[in-house]
Amino acid sequence: MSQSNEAPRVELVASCQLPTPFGVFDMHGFEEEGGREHVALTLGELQGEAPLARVHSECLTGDALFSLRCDCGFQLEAALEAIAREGRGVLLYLRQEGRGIGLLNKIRAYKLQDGGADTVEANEQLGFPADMRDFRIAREMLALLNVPAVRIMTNNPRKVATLEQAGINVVERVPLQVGRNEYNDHYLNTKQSKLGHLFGF
Ligand SMILES: Nc1nc2c(ncn2[C@@H]2O[C@H](COP(=O)(O)OP(=O)(O)OP(=O)(O)O)[C@@H](O)[C@H]2O)c(=O)[nH]1
Repeated sequence: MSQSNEAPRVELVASCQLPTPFGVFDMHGFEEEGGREHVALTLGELQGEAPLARVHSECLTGDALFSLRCDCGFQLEAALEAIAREGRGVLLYLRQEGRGIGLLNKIRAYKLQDGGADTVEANEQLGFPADMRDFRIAREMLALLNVPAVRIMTNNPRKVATLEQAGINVVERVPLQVGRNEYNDHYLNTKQSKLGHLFGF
């Protein structure tokens, strides 16, 4: 996961309500210097005891198009359900598609995976590192939302370390193990063996 030297500048531009099947969230729109747009969904009181949080990287295929190649859409749904169950929490939806390589390169990577490469090899064959995401934007967004500490829903301990390096106070990692199926089994196994994810399912 990449971290360049300067923290990206981000502005909270507008907020509104977002009714969902899980509950009525507040949606906050952010603009990063350079024009990239991100959103956060929040529910309930976010100060005091650290709330549940999900720092979710964009996956158009999984989040919106029902792809079974990954676990992203299932995690997004489970994260919102968990936040709604607790009555408080925050979801940051970061526009770093394809672990930062972008949608079209992710489609190229999927084509290579159709030919036998795993998710890491495919990125490398395209000339990218396995994971190009930069999570410092998450710190800026949490600061603008006045969220001082979080319980992060993820199966990726390296992501926790990267968020902590970025200055986020992570008081707990909460596993988010959902959505294994016949199409993403190999992908999840590669995440476990090469990217350090922890799965108990
Ligand atoms: N390059 C690439 N990106 C992928 C692939 N499958 C999913 N993604 C992207 O991976 C990102 C999600 O990363 P994950 O590794 O699933 O999750 P994580 O954030 O590291 O860990 P969790 O918090 O446990 O989900 C999203 O940006 C997806 O678009 C793939 O095969 N190749």
